[in-house]
Amino acid sequence: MNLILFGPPAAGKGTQAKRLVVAHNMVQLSTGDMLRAAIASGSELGQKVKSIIDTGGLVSDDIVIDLIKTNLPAAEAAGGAIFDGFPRTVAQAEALDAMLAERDSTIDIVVRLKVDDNALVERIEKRFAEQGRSDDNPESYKVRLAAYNAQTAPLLPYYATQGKLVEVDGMGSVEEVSARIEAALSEHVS
Ligand SMILES: Nc1ncnc2c1ncn2[C@@H]1O[C@H](COP(=O)(O)OP(=O)(O)O)[C@@H](O)[C@H]1O
Repeated sequence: MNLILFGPPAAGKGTQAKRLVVAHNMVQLSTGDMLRAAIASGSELGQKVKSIIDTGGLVSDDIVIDLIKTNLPAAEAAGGAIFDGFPRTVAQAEALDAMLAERDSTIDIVVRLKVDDNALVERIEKRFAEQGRSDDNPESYKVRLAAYNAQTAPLLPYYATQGKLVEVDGMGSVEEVSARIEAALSEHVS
């Protein structure tokens, strides 16, 4: 099974991805985590993307597509990929479809986590206070939300047309959301 966790920044994708990893023996492919690891390592890639990420912009499609291409085979070999924070643009979604097709594989389900705007702001403020992630400050978050609305939300009709989009209420506790995702998977993925 290959699954996309879809939703605005701070919707809970990373948290739910980690629970799915445990429950289904899948591998989380988070481009955000990969990029942060590159920054932490001080690599050339990390130096290139740091200021873009800190200010809330999107890294170029080529960079994130490459990261996914490198990590996809191991994820599929292990039982499937959970895409978290990727794809974020239509170009990324098309590249993902092409690279899966080349492997005779496909996306099985796109789970959209729906969270109220007010709750998103509360979550991001809490995470900033607790973790101090450099792109969780209010200015960068505004840019990230704008990027989501302008470039990522158009993927909803892209996956709806393919019949793969399932909406899940992302409000409430981690456990409640997790239970809803599991119910959606049982219903929609054979
Ligand atoms: N698929 C992607 N395309 C472009 N930029 C990305 C992508 N994934 C991550 N990034 C960069 O990394 C930042 C953090 O991403 P992520 O950890 O997924 O944050 P969140 O889930 O809170 O939105 C993004 O704001 C963006 O700068």
